[in-house]
Amino acid sequence: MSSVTYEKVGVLGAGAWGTALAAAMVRANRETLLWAREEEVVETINTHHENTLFLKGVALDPKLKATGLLEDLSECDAILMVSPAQHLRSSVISLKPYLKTDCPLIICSKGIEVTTGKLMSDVMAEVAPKQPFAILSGPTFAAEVVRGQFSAITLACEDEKLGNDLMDAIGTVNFRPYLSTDVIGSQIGGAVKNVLAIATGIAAGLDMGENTRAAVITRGLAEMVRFAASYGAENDTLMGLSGLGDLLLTCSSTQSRNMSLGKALGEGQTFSDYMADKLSVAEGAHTVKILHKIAVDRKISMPITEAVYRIIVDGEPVSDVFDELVNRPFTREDE
Ligand SMILES: NC(=O)C1=CN([C@@H]2O[C@H](COP(=O)(O)OP(=O)(O)OC[C@H]3O[C@@H](n4cnc5c(N)ncnc54)[C@H](O)[C@@H]3O)[C@@H](O)[C@H]2O)C=CC1
Ligand SMILES: O=C(CO)COP(=O)(O)O
Repeated sequence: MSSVTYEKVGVLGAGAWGTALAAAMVRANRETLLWAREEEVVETINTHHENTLFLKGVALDPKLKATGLLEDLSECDAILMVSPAQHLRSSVISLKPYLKTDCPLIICSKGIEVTTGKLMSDVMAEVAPKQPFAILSGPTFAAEVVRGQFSAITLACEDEKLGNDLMDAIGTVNFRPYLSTDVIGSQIGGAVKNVLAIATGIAAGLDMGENTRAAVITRGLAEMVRFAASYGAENDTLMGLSGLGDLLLTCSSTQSRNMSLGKALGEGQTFSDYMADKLSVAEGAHTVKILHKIAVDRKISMPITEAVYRIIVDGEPVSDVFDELVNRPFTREDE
């Protein structure tokens, strides 16, 4: 069977990640068009080859073009969807009238829809049930991908032939996709790790040390695995790039917006003060609202997630919540 080439690629959403992915698509020799919500972003990319709002100071390839018109994406052979998770639904609905029926959407948002508890694949099934789609997720800070530094990433697609064609279209030596068919598992890692990165950041802000960070990552991984199992996800997926890989990255660096948010909370700032002047999204602060609820409904033990929920949603003092977290009764490691 001949493979499809996907020459023209669109990217919807020109935050840090959408911009970095668009740069990666240009490097993969795709004819790339980046759709931005903000006029300033369209303008500065097209005239100065820089995204001054979301990736300031990084020179973009002049071949990368931006637009503010969704209809300009109508000729695309594949489109990467890079809006924040809470806006994926409205983005797909707005784009739908301009989509070719066989144009695959590659979902790059990491999170769970707060109002419905749905994964991004469930949102797709509801709003564009006939559109082919894949999930792209893994340990990839935008600032490194945009500079062309080596990164590996999971591309998950139920249709293996489509997944292979998409890998060939978007992959390069320094942007290396690995194929998976576990669409569910590959979304859960990316959504849950953002909440755990907030927890790791809080521990760092409280000056709890490196042993604590390793403990939060490892016990957090146990929460992620239990949560994923309740969706029938494959354990190997959680041990791969989109699970453990992204958890390690995001919990290891203040390049992470989620970890930075946690660190600020640990150092005593309030959530609203910290977020007040931020344009960028800290997905974990949204996801935690619904993640905790689903965990309670499904009776899944997720104490670190619960701690983040109590701090961000209930506004409880960080030190009280973390004291309680570490003072729980001793238990088995496999529980
Ligand atoms: N930045 C990164 O390194 C990575 C980000 N991601 C994921 O990509 C997704 C997008 O994140 P970033 O590009 O980093 O965003 P960002 O934080 O850099 O920028 C915010 C984005 O939100 C958009 N936005 C704001 N209000 C909106 C609305 N009402 N409707 C639709 N869009 C709206 C802005 O246009 C902008 O694209 C998130 O789910 C994130 O978890 C995934 C991998 C890496
Ligand atoms: O998802 C990411 C890296 O893989 C980016 O993490 P933050 O959203 O916390 O910056």
